Amino acid sequence: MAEKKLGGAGLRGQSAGSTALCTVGQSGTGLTYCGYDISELAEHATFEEVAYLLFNGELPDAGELSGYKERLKAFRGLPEPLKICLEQIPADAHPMDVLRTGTSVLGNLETEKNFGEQQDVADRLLGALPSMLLYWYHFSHNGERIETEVGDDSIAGHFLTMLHGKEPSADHRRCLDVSLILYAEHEFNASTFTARVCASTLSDMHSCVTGAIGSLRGPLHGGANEAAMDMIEQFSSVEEAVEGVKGMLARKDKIMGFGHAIYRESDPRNAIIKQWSKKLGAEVGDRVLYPVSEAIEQLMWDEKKLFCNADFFHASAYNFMGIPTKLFTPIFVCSRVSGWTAHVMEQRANNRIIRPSADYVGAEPRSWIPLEDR
Ligand SMILES: CC(=O)SCCNC(=O)CCNC(=O)[C@H](O)C(C)(C)COP(=O)(O)OP(=O)(O)OC[C@H]1O[C@@H](n2cnc3c(N)ncnc32)[C@H](O)[C@@H]1OP(=O)(O)O
Ligand SMILES: O=C([O-])CC(=O)C(=O)O
Repeated sequence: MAEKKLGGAGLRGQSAGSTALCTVGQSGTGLTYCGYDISELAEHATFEEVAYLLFNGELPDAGELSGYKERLKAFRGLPEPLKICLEQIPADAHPMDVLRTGTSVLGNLETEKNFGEQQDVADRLLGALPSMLLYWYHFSHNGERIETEVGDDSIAGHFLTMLHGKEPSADHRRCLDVSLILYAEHEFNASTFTARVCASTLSDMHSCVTGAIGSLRGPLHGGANEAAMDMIEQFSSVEEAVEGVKGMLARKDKIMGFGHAIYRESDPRNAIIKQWSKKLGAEVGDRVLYPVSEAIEQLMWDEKKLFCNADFFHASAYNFMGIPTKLFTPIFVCSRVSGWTAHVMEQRANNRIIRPSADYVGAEPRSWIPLEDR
């Protein structure tokens, strides 16, 4: 019997195709969308502008942007049969599973009949995913059937208005808008690659996005923002956090929200969301979450030379906006659906079925053994 060495090196360092959408870590730390640096986008753009950029390769002018925002706004309503399905899902379901199911149901009700409809499907998902999530959330938790066609013309404002039942503060709206920009796109990460593999079979857009949601759900990928929150909130002081994380490292536990498959020195999204976390923490008079998070960041660097990825300071920033931890990774979906669908369109535009090979490490060729002789 050959020695079994299953699994693999995670395709690290191998190019699996080309993209015009994004560069990650090309000079060690950088991140660009269609040539624009993430720090400039996070400072000046809105999420809708970034989504438009990903779909069109160019920033919109003022007229194009207001037209695009109106278009997305028109996609916030949910069809009755989808609401009925969402009402069947219990409160203790994971909201990522709700979005996976909701996307799939929408694929039955509003099937993509041909690839000429792909932009409509992408925009419909951008408009409807926050509605699905919060319709289910309020119905399952309070029995309330919320109105989903509410809020200003931004996805960030729409989300926070549905969540809290009132217009958000300017800072909260902008922080979530920046967060959606940071999460929008990241080259051939696991969930986007899932979407592209599915697209390469010429499958429909809803199937590609449903698969991508399943892939993002895991704690080694998008699920890390809520896993980081679960860890951080165990500690009530910096001293407790330092002791606790040292213990976790001694037990060789993974510390969620740290490390990255591509970046080697830092994740450029971290400094941006960290600043927002600090600002929102100060506004609510926080004396624990932010200092504890910063202490863990320092400790991880001192002990392991591991840096925070995009997810770590998202945890405290979202918490300061009153967002329940279970909704953290679903917000990532509401943003990354822009990158996923842009990648599906790019894959379709120059497609060849994605089908790598495996190194066989199983048994040598052998003869069939009849059942009675085994
Ligand atoms: C938006 C996003 O998806 S960002 C990623 C979110 N995921 C997380 O935060 C989960 C925690 N992090 C991890 O599990 C990993 O860092 C990943 C999955 C992101 C990247 O995995 P890899 O590419 O395999 O990491 P890498 O090769 O850099 O690991 C190097 C070493 O550091 C260790 N390491 C990496 N991250 C961590 C961590 N967060 N905590 C503890 N040790 C870690 C690895 O175990 C490995 O140790 P080894 O050589 O003894 O096996
Ligand atoms: O690129 C990756 O592997 C994970 C990541 O940071 C992302 O998808 O945003």
